[in-house]
Amino acid sequence: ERSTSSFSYSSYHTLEEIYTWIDNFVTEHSDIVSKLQIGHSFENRSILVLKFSTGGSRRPAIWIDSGIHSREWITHATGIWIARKIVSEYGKDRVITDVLNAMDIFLEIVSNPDGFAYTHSMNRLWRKNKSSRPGIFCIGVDLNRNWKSGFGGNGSNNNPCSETYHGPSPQSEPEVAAVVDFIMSHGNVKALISIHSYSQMLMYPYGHSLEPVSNQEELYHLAKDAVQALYEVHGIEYIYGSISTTLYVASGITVDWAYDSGIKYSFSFELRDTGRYGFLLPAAQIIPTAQETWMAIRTIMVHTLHH
Ligand SMILES: O=C(NO)N[C@H](Cc1ccccc1)C(=O)O
Ligand SMILES: [Zn+2]
Repeated sequence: ERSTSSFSYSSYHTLEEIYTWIDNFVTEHSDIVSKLQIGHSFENRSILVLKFSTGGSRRPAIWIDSGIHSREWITHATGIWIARKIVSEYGKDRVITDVLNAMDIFLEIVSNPDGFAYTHSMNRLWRKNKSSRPGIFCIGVDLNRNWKSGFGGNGSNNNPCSETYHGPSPQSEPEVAAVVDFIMSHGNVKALISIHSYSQMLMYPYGHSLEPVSNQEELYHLAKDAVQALYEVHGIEYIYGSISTTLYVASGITVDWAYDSGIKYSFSFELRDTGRYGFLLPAAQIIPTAQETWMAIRTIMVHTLHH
């Protein structure tokens, strides 16, 4: 009796339940999945990454993270569902089998564990991490503003009480530093997908400036194809484009750092919905959201494999 078979993929879970699921999932799929600890959060929780690999050493890789903003619970739930989908599709779906026979996939489901625990205990709508510093009486840094590329620019705030506080310096936050260190030491990450909610958008760099990235045409058409694949599942419509032109200017964000670090296929998702429920998306929408998001991610993966 697989203990993950008692896990409800159509429910939201606590940090402890997710970390227990991770251990059981790795045990049950040890032929293809392993658990890495890439660091510790400010409050000293483990930062965990699932590695999906069918062999080789330091193969080209795809990085996926969810939960960098702790209130966006649909993103952790989607990450968990995607983990199970990857292992169930390997050997069945030609695309995923080809991807995993040539590349590794890294999946960081809870990228902000302190904030996530806090959304369960004290404040459901908490966004930032939980770092504190002497003499500063507001808590937390926006982990989507703490990256080096464009750090401190427009669309980030140097007020510690702001929801988009960028922190004292780039990668000042352990949750960001751990990912930077991991990806830089790996040195062969070809695509990065950072999952947020909500607004139903698929975006690519830059956020910190209006200038188009060098492969803008390619990213535009890939986003178009990914959004079409998503739409065909449940008829959900996404908009797509560069962050600064589609949404607003935002500086120090994950995908800008990834792109400037050489990861030419960097995307940020904003999952369901468009505001009716927002961050409080009903659990009944977890699986439909994950199913459609998977088809978009699969499109990005296969493009990365072939380019
Ligand atoms: O917070 C969210 N969504 O949860 N997104 C907005 C916009 C965004 C999304 C993706 C990348 C950069 C910027 C943010 O201010 O961070
Ligand atoms: Zn977010």
